[in-house]
Amino acid sequence: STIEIQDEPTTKEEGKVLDDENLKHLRLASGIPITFSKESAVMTHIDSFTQDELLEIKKLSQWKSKGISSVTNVWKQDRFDLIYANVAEHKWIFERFTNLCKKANDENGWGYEIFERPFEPIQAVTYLKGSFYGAHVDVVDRDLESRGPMRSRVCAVVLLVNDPETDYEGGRLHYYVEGNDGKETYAPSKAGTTLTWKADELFHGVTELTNGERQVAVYWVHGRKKMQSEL
Ligand SMILES: O=C(O)CCC(=O)C(=O)O
Ligand SMILES: [Fe+2]
Repeated sequence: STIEIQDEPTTKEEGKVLDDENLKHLRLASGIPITFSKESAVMTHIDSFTQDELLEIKKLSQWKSKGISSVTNVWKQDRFDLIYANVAEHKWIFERFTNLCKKANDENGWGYEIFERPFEPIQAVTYLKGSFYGAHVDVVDRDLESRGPMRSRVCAVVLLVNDPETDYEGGRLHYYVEGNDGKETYAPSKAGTTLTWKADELFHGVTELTNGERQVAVYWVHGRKKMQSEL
């Protein structure tokens, strides 16, 4: 099924209160019911970047003032996306992210052929107070159709850049795996943690940010599902 993204900006009011009722509504709004993945569909890498590296990433990104687009729809509100295009300058970050995906792919038997070269920029994203991201899967049919069967997003990468302990409240990344009584699982909330997951499978979201600003780097590694005969 295809997720219909509503590009028209909605008013702030529409997604403001993220209580249980509202959350249910948001899930339904995606048009597809939440499904639960195997736990191996996601891998957490704690302390994947040193403090110095995180500072470097923060410095490069100039997160705050340069938000070039506010992407607003029924699942996400007031995320200011800042897109990096300079692959050469930030090569080490791309490489690190790709390696984390390779590790997750190998250790969890995802069975993808991982492409090393970047196909997308890294997104430096700042969530402001009131922002959230309703449950979704990163790959939709439309992406698959436009890119063809030989390549698609296979591994999603999210790095927590600033410190959840001191810089913001709420804004918890969570996902849906089997064996948690049908509830969401919360990712560790620590700067320097990177999460990698199967981009075409794992439902995940971000709870409402109730205070401060949340900075993450988001990236997708592309690849190809191996044929049955190649496994
Ligand atoms: O902000 C996050 O932690 C997750 C972002 C995300 O899921 C996405 O950009 O698709
Ligand atoms: Fe996502």
